[in-house]
Amino acid sequence: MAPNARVVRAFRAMKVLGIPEEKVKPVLKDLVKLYEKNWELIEEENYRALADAIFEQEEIQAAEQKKKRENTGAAEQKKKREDTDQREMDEEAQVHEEPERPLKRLRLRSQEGRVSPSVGNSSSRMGAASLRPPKTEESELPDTCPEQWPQDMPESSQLNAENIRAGSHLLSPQSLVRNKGKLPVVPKPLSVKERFHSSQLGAVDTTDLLATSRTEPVSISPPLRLREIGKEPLSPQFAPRDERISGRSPHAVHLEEHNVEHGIGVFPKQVHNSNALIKPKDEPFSEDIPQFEVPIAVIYPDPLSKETSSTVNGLISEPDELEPLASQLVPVEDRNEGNPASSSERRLLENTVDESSSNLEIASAPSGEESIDVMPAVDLLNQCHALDCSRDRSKSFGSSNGVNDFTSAIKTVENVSEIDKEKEQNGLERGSSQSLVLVQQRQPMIDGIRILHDVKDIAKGEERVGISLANEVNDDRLPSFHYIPRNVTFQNAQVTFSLARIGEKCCSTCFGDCLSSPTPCACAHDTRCDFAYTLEGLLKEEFLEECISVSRNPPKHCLFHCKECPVERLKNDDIIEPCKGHIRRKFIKECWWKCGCSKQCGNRVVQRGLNCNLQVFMTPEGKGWGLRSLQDLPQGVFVCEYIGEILTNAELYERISQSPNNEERAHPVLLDADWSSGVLKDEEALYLDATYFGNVARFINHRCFDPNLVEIPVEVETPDHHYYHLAFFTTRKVEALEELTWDYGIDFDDHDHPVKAFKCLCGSKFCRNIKRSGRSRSAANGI
Ligand SMILES: C[S@@+](CC[C@H](N)C(=O)[O-])C[C@H]1O[C@@H](n2cnc3c(N)ncnc32)[C@H](O)[C@@H]1O
Repeated sequence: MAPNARVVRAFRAMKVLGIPEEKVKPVLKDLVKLYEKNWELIEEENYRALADAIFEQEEIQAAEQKKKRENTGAAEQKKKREDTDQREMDEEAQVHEEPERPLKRLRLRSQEGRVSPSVGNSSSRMGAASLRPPKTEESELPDTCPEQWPQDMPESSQLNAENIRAGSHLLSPQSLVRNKGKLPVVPKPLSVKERFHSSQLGAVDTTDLLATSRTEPVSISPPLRLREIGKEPLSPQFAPRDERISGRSPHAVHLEEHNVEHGIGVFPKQVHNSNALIKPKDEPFSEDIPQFEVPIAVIYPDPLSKETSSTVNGLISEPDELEPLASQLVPVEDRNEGNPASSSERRLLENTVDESSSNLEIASAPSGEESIDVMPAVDLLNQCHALDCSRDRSKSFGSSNGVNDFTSAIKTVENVSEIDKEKEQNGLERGSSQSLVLVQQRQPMIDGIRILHDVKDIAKGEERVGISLANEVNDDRLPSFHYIPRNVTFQNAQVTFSLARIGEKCCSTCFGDCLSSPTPCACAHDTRCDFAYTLEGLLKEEFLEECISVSRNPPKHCLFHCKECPVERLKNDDIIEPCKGHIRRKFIKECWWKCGCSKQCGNRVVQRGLNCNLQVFMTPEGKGWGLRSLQDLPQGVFVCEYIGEILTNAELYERISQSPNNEERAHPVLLDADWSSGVLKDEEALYLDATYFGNVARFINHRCFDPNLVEIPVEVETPDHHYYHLAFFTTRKVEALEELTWDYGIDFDDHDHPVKAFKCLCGSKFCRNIKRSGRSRSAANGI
């Protein structure tokens, strides 16, 4: 009988670590049994569970031998015992002298955040909660070195560097189970949501430390947490808002009472071991190791420009249905005898309020709602300015080494009244000029996880620049969602990056900064052998115009029609409707780790992440939250990427069909920019959904005509065009405080579409949601 390929791969992976087959075999057998043949769990993270189990087995055996020796020792001479001790000490010393041993390295890593499964032994040890290293550590990390990559790892077994980088973002099922309590291990692949929940539950970042230092830890019973995770449905669902607010478990009430009693609102997570924040000295699995399983923007921001996380992280996980508190900016009433302050009367109260009070403190009260901490009443722009004070502005826009630096092209808002005047003169809409205070409000939750958003930075330090929040219109709160800076697969999406596949198109011969090279590298092939970016890091005008034109007027360009459209395939089981067509878009291919160029290469823009001063604000027209820039932006600048969960077509449909009708959704984006490569399997027809996990782009509203942003597909890791990054660039110069918008490409007349269209309030002259004669609609489409 031919050997099982998975077994062979496991042997091979262990061989790389120097573990012979004989040792692997019995442990693997046990593990397969223990995991009920769930190979994914065994293969996860380069067979980490297996390696850990082997190592543990070794330890158990060694301990048993030692015990035997000790038992016989009673009958032996004292001298003999001394000899044994000496020998043991020597052995131990020898082990410590071998920091390079692969197994030891794995072991250290597992000690940091996980404990191996106990194979053939019920005494599994508890590990420290997986911890996120403090941001300061992160900023000290060296650049990625392609030479250090594992070259021959099987796809399914590659190490997930993001796990390691974040220290906790994606916990393995083993670690989750182990970290949450001494419960029987019931291996079950974690959904993205579970993983994130678990990471939030188990993660301890600087915020946690702050929280623990000022509050009494509330221990949350592990079984409860595990039970919740176990019963979580495949597709995350929201309860309707009202239900979410009123539906509270007795446990929640208990916890809340506990906190009220203790005067706290911050729920420290697991009892954690602060030692775990210290990285083992010889820890080789640093942030530099590429991650392959989760499609993230892989080049982290320049260490120099990386910010430390905000004083109080706005995201707090809570396993119970406690009513959370959200921090938001709401209009100050009665500050001016009941009247909102006019722009001329705007008062800047920074001087009158102690600076320290701007640190968000969270508390709860029996009423569940309480004004906690008053932030200096600030003008929005001043708030932005204050936000920026601690940051080096010169590092915003462009890389820290000066490459792509177009700071000079941007007029940063410094003077509020100047901007106000300007806007008034231009007749441009601007937010009301009320003074603002920061209060705590009730906030809905996602499946028992409460999420607080820090008004000073809703990205909770995950981006290079903070993203503030302002509401000058009403007292609505920000929807509950997890801020993530990079895409993450929900479950079945096929987005694994194998080095072999990437190798074909990557340019290993390029060097330094590809943009300054006389001959464009292979990455420029997608853009007709000319890079899409200028030396200043902006999009070249010609390329930008083409992209705008494709977006605005698809019929003029080639629409691609699938033979069997995955989107239509799901709509109806019996008859598959013909494909409605997909816009074949222009792609940008950025250089990446596998290229020969440097991290500072100018053909790496989107992967460096967000760099503009953005603010989420409440739109006055009734569109809900929106996004605006707090500074003038030039044409062709990268603003942000659309980040969310990567779902297959089927997963999205299932999610939508199971979600309540009144649920507020972020607009899901279909990654169909190049479906011309043949019939797509469902795992290749992908969507980005930012409803539960997303970044700032989830707040960008739709505009039917002449939006100031255009979405452009950007390939970073894979060349296959099934999965790509969706990046927003400015279509023209954007003024500070102007709302950022893009055209969702909605067909307002498609009533079969699973995502129901909203009533458009874009206000554009050519709004597609307004019934008009065929002639004027053609005019709107530019036909
Ligand atoms: C991606 S979200 C944008 C952020 C959203 N406004 C919010 O408050 O979270 C998409 C949703 O925003 C609203 N929206 C976006 N553009 C709109 C427009 N032009 N008119 C009315 N509502 C709009 C719709 O409810 C839509 O489903």
